[in-house]
Amino acid sequence: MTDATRPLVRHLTEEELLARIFPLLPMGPATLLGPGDDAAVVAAPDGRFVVTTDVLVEDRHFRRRWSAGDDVGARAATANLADVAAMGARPTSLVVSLVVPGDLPVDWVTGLARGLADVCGPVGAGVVGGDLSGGDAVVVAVTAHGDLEGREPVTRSGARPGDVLAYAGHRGLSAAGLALLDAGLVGPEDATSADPGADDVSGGVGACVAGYLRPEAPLAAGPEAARSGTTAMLDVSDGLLRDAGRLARASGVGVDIERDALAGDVDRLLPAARALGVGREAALAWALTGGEDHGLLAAFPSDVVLPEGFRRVGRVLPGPAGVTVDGQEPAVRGGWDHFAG
Ligand SMILES: Nc1ncnc2c1ncn2[C@@H]1O[C@H](COP(=O)(O)OP(=O)(O)OP(=O)(O)O)[C@@H](O)[C@H]1O
Ligand SMILES: Cc1ncc(C[n+]2csc(CCOP(=O)(O)O)c2C)c(N)n1
Ligand SMILES: [Mg+2]
Ligand SMILES: [Mg+2]
Ligand SMILES: [Mg+2]
Repeated sequence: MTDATRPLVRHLTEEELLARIFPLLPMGPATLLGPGDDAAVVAAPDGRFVVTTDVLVEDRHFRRRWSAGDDVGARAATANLADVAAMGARPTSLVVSLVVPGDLPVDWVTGLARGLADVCGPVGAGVVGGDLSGGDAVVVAVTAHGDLEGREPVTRSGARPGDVLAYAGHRGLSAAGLALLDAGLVGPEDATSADPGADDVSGGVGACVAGYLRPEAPLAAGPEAARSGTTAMLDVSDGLLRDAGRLARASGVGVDIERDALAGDVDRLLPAARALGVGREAALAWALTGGEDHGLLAAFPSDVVLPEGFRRVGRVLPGPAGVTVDGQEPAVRGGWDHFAG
């Protein structure tokens, strides 16, 4: 094969690239659940634990002119702890590898450590080590571990036709906040922790900016869902439709999202839409395809009372695997893919 005909990463989707990597990876005897879910499950002499990793890259996941060190630390922790929660596990410990350019202010790095502590401290997870290197851009790579507390891991593959599909967390706040920052309509100083439901336009916009800079993941809802008998779960990092598609494929089921179930989310995004001069359809697109809110999407048998934090957003149907909105092919496409989109 000549260089001109060698396929490039940008010619593949993330899933296609992973499908080429997975068969080459060794699985040791301690591998109870290998790659493909939100976290792996590894046997330990006295039990088992979950482990997952996610990286944040400057100008791909954050911009330094928007995100302070503490915002990036908090986000890096949240992105990883949401994957632990999505397995139904309680986070126990993280290690954090940092690539930083030499001209980065030291207080940006200490801020990052504070941001990690802001998220990990309250849930009792320790940051127990890491690594440092230099490089041209800031890269924050986190590995997180979690305790299943004796429960079975919740995978993406157990959803059954007839299950109710439920979601815990915000929808579209991060995407709306990114759009506002990108358009230069707001700056990071406009972030507020105000209730995103506030009618006040600035309050609504500020909540979106905060939702982008520091998404709040419903970490306790993961173990709670596991205790309630969820059949499948994942955290939504790349968009509701895209990640629902992953649950659908892993479980071999169809998933139907009910548009009305997202009406409250869309209302919350209207101030941002108005500021950007776009309408309700654009707000609905953020709710359906926006990434990085790190909420939890889970399937529950229909007789289960949804645990605190979860609300119904749809239902699980017999295969073929795929996602519909109110029974129709979604009008909006997308969700995040690092390569082919
Ligand atoms: N380079 C890699 N080598 C081995 N496994 C990988 C690699 N990259 C991803 N995986 C595995 O592929 C699966 C999907 O990864 P992905 O990063 O999409 O999941 P996620 O972390 O839940 O989502 P996101 O990164 O969007 O937050 C996971 O099980 C992950 O461990
Ligand atoms: C500056 C800037 N531009 C774009 C985005 C949007 N974005 C980047 S990665 C991603 C999906 C989750 O990432 P991963 O799959 O790596 O966990 C999304 C929605 C951003 N956050 N910052
Ligand atoms: Mg995940
Ligand atoms: Mg990942
Ligand atoms: Mg992703």
